[in-house]
Amino acid sequence: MTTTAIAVSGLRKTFGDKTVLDGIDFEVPAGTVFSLLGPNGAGKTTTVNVLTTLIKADSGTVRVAGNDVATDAKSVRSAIGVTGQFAAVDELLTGRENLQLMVDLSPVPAKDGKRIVTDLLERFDLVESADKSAATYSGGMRRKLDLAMTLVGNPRIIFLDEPTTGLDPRSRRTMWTIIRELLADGVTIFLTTQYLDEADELADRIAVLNKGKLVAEGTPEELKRQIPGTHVRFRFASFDDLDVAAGIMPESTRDDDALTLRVPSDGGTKSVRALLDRLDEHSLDAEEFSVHTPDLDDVFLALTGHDTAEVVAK
Ligand SMILES: Nc1ncnc2c1ncn2[C@@H]1O[C@H](COP(=O)(O)OP(=O)(O)OP(=O)(O)O)[C@@H](O)[C@H]1O
Repeated sequence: MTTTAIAVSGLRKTFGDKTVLDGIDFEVPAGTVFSLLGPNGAGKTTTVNVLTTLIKADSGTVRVAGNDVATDAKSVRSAIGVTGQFAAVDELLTGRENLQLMVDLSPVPAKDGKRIVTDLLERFDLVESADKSAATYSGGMRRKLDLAMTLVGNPRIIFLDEPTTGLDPRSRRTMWTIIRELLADGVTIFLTTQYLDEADELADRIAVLNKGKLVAEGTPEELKRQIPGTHVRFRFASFDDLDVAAGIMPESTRDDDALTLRVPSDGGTKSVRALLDRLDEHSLDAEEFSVHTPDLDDVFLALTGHDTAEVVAK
């Protein structure tokens, strides 16, 4: 049976006269990863703050783990874990002490505390540095410790606000592995990120926030299908060659300045060969050709590079 971990309906939030969230709706099924994408200042952190009871919405309803954030914030808080952009790690304490502090603050029975701390240090590969002060940790280690601290109370829903911003590629991958392990344990993950590849890699569903509205929502594949598809791009040596090529490929779009031609195609070897044969029949040679598959970057640009109203109207 699928249950809903997070249900948001008509969520609005303004700061002064600035409307940050202008009526957004979405649902997150339990045990899935939902990623909220959006440019800087789009309102991602504001959404996380409302969902995690840190700030109150102006209107709309938000239920997390079946509880209303406005009327039952306490139950919501006991069901969730939050790892923010500004880590909760206390730099003056060691990794072990930071984790123990979380145990002391949580309703976890004291007798289980030591085991939980040891388990988390092992799981996050922090045993060797466990007794060093967190100030000496690298960015990646600090993020891992922050996430480990979040897991002390065994939350079923975890909010990760830009968990890998500023991390090197290797630490990002380690974080992704940890996130996948959490998912395998049945945890629901709400992830905000600026990295489209991260959302592509991890998310079951993605919502794109722009100017206070959700301008798209779907699986990564669904979002990619929304924008012009795969195509082959040819670059020619001269305007004349481009002109002839455009004539024999009427389905193409040309860029006279770049001397390129963009031809819709599934990008498979058969169809690319057929296109090259067509050029060959007219004794035309392309200087260069490449197959281009839309990725989430293209989706993001297409959706947020325009005014929201325009995108929605399409
Ligand atoms: N407490 C506040 N008071 C006034 N304005 C605020 C407050 N919090 C956020 N804002 C404004 O709301 C807008 C959305 O901010 P938010 O932090 O939610 O965006 P974001 O999508 O998380 O951006 P980023 O990717 O930069 O973290 C911004 O214009 C911000 O300046």
